[in-house]
Amino acid sequence: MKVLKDILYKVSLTSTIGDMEREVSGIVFDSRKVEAGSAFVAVAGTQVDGHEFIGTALEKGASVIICEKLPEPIAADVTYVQVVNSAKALGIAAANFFDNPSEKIKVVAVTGTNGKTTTVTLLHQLFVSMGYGTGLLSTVENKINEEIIPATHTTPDAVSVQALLRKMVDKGCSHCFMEASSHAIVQERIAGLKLAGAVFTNITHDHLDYHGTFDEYIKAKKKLFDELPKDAFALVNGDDKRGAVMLQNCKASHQTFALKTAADFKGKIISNTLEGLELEINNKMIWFRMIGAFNAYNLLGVLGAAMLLGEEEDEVLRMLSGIRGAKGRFDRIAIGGIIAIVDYAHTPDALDNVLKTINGVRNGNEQLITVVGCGGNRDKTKRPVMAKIAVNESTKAIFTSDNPRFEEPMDILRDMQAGIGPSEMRKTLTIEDRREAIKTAVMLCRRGDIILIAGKGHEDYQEIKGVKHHFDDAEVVTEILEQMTEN
Ligand SMILES: CC(=O)N[C@H]1[C@@H](OP(=O)(O)OP(=O)(O)OC[C@H]2O[C@@H](n3ccc(=O)[nH]c3=O)[C@H](O)[C@@H]2O)O[C@H](CO)[C@@H](O)[C@@H]1O[C@H](C)C(=O)N[C@@H](C)C(=O)N[C@H](CCC(=O)O)C(=O)O
Ligand SMILES: Nc1ncnc2c1ncn2[C@@H]1O[C@H](COP(=O)(O)OP(=O)(O)OP(=O)(O)O)[C@@H](O)[C@H]1O
Ligand SMILES: N[C@H](CCC[C@H](N)C(=O)O)C(=O)O
Ligand SMILES: [Mg+2]
Repeated sequence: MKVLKDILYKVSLTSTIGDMEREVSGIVFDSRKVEAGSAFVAVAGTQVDGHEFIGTALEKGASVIICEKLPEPIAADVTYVQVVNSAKALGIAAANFFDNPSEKIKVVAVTGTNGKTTTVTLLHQLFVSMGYGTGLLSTVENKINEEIIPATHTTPDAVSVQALLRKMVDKGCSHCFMEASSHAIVQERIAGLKLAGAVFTNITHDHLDYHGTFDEYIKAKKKLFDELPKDAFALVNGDDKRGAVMLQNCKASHQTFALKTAADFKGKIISNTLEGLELEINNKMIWFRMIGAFNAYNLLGVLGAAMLLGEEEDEVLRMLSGIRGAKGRFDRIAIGGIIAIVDYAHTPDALDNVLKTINGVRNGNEQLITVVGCGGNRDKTKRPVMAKIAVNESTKAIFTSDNPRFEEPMDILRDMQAGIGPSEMRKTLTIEDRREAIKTAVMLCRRGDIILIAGKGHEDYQEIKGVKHHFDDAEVVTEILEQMTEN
């Protein structure tokens, strides 16, 4: 239980009605989860406005309503707190409710279109192996040291973020590495968080369905850097032209990592093969198990963040060279002379990078067959672009379903096909059923060929009309390859 006025510390209030000294049993932003004594925060969303559920929240026993617009009539024996921004108030109040855990643990947030999960996972593994109690908030999973707490979002909601950080502090963690998605930044899921640093990986085409324009998407990422405190670090990819944009008007210490331009943390690729990467960093040659130039960037971001947190370069490089990447990121499955690569590339840039990485290391005689789809109820403009990239960079591209969600799979596939000219159509196949598409790719293979299965990486489900059916690309391709090799 917490006293209401204490949990509102630093929240911008417009007006209050009722007892501010009353005790609150919890902070809730979903009326369906209200319990007796809860403070219900009404947040306007993309589907509905939480203000519509104030009545339901009261029926379920809420004793405090935090909102932007006061309802009429006002109920007796309820405290109403009118705030400037409910979403922000939710984050700050949740932080206060859980005794501001981010003041007791060094939290580093990573943002960017691609590479967030990889970066935070590497940082988590690195700090655990260096002996620190370390937390992780990521797309794949949340973790407190090695304990796994399933993730539902890339960045959890504001209350869960604070509750998870509280658990990390209570379990002795000194560091937490978290992804900050652009949705989370705009929706204030990280309001109230004191960051030790932020990392910007890159920005390319994605999520225009949500942000509307690329400029708005850039602004969303920049907000993370605009709000950093003076004593934090702001580490950005200096080779991405938006890196400098992130640093404009940023109070935190400005830091860069790069392969091409001068930077605080600079690296050079010496060799790049399907086995790993050799990088030159500060006149030292280091071997890493990660593959592709894009991972060189991720590794430099990790090195920079670790050093800015006070770690020694040599120790960090020694530890990093032994670490594998995150699940579903360039996972290699080699059976019967065929190499299947399962990768979470679900944006044009990621797909292009992964395919170019594979093309950079194959000798040209082998075929590269790409199985790819695009998610339903997500940015439609990336569909033709991803299809075109798959065709340009592969011997054959098989278009299939990703997570169709509430869209008709064939509509999504038609959007993809629209990106392909008539003369390139012969390089493509469209097979709606993902298992069949993977099976066809395997059947088209000869020894030495490579199959890229893109888009779903670690996901172990396929979401169709609100139902998640078990589906795991790695499991499916392994099963099919094993069957084929037996026959
Ligand atoms: C588009 C989006 O980001 N939506 C998120 C948002 O929901 P919303 O704004 O649509 O909420 P809404 O349904 O309109 O409801 C508005 C308010 O009314 C409340 N409500 C609603 C119904 C009710 O009966 N009672 C009630 O109180 C809701 O709790 C909410 O507070 O806020 C919710 C609570 O935090 C999130 O769960 C939800 O994520 C949805 C499920 C989602 O799919 N989000 C994806 C797009 C997302 O966030 N992805 C990013 C990663 C993207 C990337 O970089 O790849 C992520 O961080 O995971
Ligand atoms: N630094 C990078 N630059 C470009 N592409 C990358 C980079 N790192 C990883 N990728 C590609 O993007 C895919 C997704 O990587 P990762 O999961 O690390 O990104 P993310 O930013 O967490 O994505 P999400 O927004 O979905 O959480 C990888 O499977 C790989 O294909
Ligand atoms: N965090 C991303 C994941 C996309 C993964 C892809 N498999 C899809 O379903 O589109 C999103 O919600 O847009
Ligand atoms: Mg991620």
